Amino acid sequence: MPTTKLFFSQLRLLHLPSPSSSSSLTMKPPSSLFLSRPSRTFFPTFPFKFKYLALRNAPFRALSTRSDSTRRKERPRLSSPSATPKSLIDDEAELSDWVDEIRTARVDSDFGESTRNRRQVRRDTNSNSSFSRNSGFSQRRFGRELEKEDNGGFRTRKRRGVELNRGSGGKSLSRKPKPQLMSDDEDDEVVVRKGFKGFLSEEEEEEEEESGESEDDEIVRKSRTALFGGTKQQQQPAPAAPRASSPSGTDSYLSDTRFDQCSISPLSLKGVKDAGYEKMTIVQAATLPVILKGKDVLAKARTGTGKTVAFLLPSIEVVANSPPTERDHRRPPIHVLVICPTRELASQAATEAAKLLKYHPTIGVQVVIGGTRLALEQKRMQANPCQILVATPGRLRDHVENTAGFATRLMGVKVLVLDEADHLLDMGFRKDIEKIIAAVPKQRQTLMFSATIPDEVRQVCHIALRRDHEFINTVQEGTEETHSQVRQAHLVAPLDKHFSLLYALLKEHIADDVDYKVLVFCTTAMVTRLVAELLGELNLNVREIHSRKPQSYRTRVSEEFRKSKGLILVTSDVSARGVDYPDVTLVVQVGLPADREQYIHRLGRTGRRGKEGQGILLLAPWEEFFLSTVKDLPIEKAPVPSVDPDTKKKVERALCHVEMKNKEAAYQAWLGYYNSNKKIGRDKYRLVELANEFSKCMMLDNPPAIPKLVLGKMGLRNIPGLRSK
Ligand SMILES: Nc1ncnc2c1ncn2[C@@H]1O[C@H](COP(=O)(O)OP(=O)(O)OP(=O)(O)O)[C@@H](O)[C@H]1O
Repeated sequence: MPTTKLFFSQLRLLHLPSPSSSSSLTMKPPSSLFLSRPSRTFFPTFPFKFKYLALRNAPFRALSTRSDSTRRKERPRLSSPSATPKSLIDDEAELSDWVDEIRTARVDSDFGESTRNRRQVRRDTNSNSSFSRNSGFSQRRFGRELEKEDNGGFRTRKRRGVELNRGSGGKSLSRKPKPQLMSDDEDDEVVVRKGFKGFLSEEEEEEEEESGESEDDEIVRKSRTALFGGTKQQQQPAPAAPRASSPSGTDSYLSDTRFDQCSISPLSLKGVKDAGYEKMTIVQAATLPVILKGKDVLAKARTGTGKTVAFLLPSIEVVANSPPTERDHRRPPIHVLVICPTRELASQAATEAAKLLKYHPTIGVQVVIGGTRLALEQKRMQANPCQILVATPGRLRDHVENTAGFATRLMGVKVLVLDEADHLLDMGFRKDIEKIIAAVPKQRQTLMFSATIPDEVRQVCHIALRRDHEFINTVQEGTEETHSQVRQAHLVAPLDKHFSLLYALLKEHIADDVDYKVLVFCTTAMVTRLVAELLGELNLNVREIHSRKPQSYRTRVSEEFRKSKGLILVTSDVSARGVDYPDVTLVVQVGLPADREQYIHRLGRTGRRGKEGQGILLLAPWEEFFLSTVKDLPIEKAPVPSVDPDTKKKVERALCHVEMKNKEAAYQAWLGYYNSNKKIGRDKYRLVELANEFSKCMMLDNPPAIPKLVLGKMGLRNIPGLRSK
């Protein structure tokens, strides 16, 4: 039996939905929206249960009903081209190379400084912006100072049950907030501000973005500590939640309530209908009535369950119901401001809004994101003013500082939405969010949504939310934060087997599912590039996406993957949160996820809208400690299959063809990433041993040399085993 068959045949990846426990749901629908019993939307026992049971006893080929020719595909197949509306940023995306050119053209070693200078120039041209009057931050430098402090280890968070609490307020944390490993997930604008930019060349700066975590973590922790020192948060009894459609009560994403049963405008209803939505999802049904009442809401719901519509629809209603005001045509007010952590997510939210606005001819939505020309966005906003703006934090700040009249427009904000709220309130984004909050009126409604809301975030949400906000948690107490129809497995294997195992797993999956659509998450952008190149060398149909790619490329690849089947997307954490790729069949996470939340969000790219999916976490033995942070999740331990010698040889040959500069960059990024992990990075000698093991895995005889400056900033000078240049 081939190795990979052995692996899967031994896998007991069965996770059945929990028995129904709807009686324990404690959230109460605010109206009569959830009276009838929901219908089932997926099978309580999954077809793959039988498949994998069968695989244990039968050779794979015997089970396959497809011919070899149908299994192998060279090109992705497009699903219905009309299914995905045109991205709102297509036109700008083509110009984003401009940003990249500026970056790559610079050969001096002061990238960070010149970035700041560039910004400063723009600021200076607009030094009297009303934003500086509002918040006073436009003249300030956003770079962070480097500080040294021990942060402790990874965070572990306990699960939260169903809650709907009124009231907030600060609360001193009983435990120390812990840092995250910083990989490649944020808006590039944020990435640029991390760490030791002023010292590095462009190439080095890329690596620093991935490796300069510890300093940032410390700064973040400090800011957290300052923010957490508040008063105790009030917990109040929780009303009941809407019932899930499935008898299992845990995973169905649809409620029984139709959109036409609630009080939204006929024009919005038409848009909803055209989008193909009839029933509200659980989170939509739970939050819509509360938001329509004008309350602030902090909402938690599993990945892929329609949170975007949940905040967009009531926000559109706010605009639709706003009395026509005396409009300043030069500076029309922005009524709804949606903040998303990544460009892909912002574009996606704007696209969703455009769908819902189809029959609202007088309401417009626009998106402003990094990686595109500011001037072009300025022109577009001037030519076509909108009431709903979706933005990434860094670019929003740029507009506030540099776009005439923009700050005044923000003073019209009635609804502020923080999508992926926990991420936006975490580390890299916190300061920006505070400044954005200072730039919008105090009298507003604020909505915060995420699939994960750690306790730390609950404690600091008062920086955005009113004290009487409602916390709506649709994840039922005692159930997992992940979907039960997504089978999860972890595989702990020596590092030198990882590339071969990854290849074998992918081959297995491709052979098994003719409609395969796979996301492979890697720890950093440069490791992503390496893995993508390797898998390409192995003739797999692969694309890559990470923050070091120009925005035009990112947009193109993202759209392609959205529409395709028969494709593998190797990605950094830019795809970890929110991105809605339909029908992803498998998510592989290679190496340590940044934290528990990131594991959940990455996994959440599959199993969306109640669909089935698989997730595999591939760890080295010394990364196994991560499992303790997710031990409440149904992640099965998979036996390590032996890789057959032919596969091993093939992978080694392919590795020899991977470009040396990509290996060098991956090595440095790898070292930086694990150095920022307090558990692994604590013992520098061991860390270097591991990094050099990784170097060997890439078929390098000697570990690549690293610039002295970078080593210094990583605190790795004079550690035996490292080569410097
Ligand atoms: N009422 C509905 N009925 C059917 N499908 C819906 C409904 N609302 C949203 N969807 C679809 O569900 C999918 C997932 O929605 P969305 O991306 O908003 O999920 P999410 O909860 O924000 O996920 P994540 O936590 O990963 O960000 C989208 O394809 C969206 O079009």
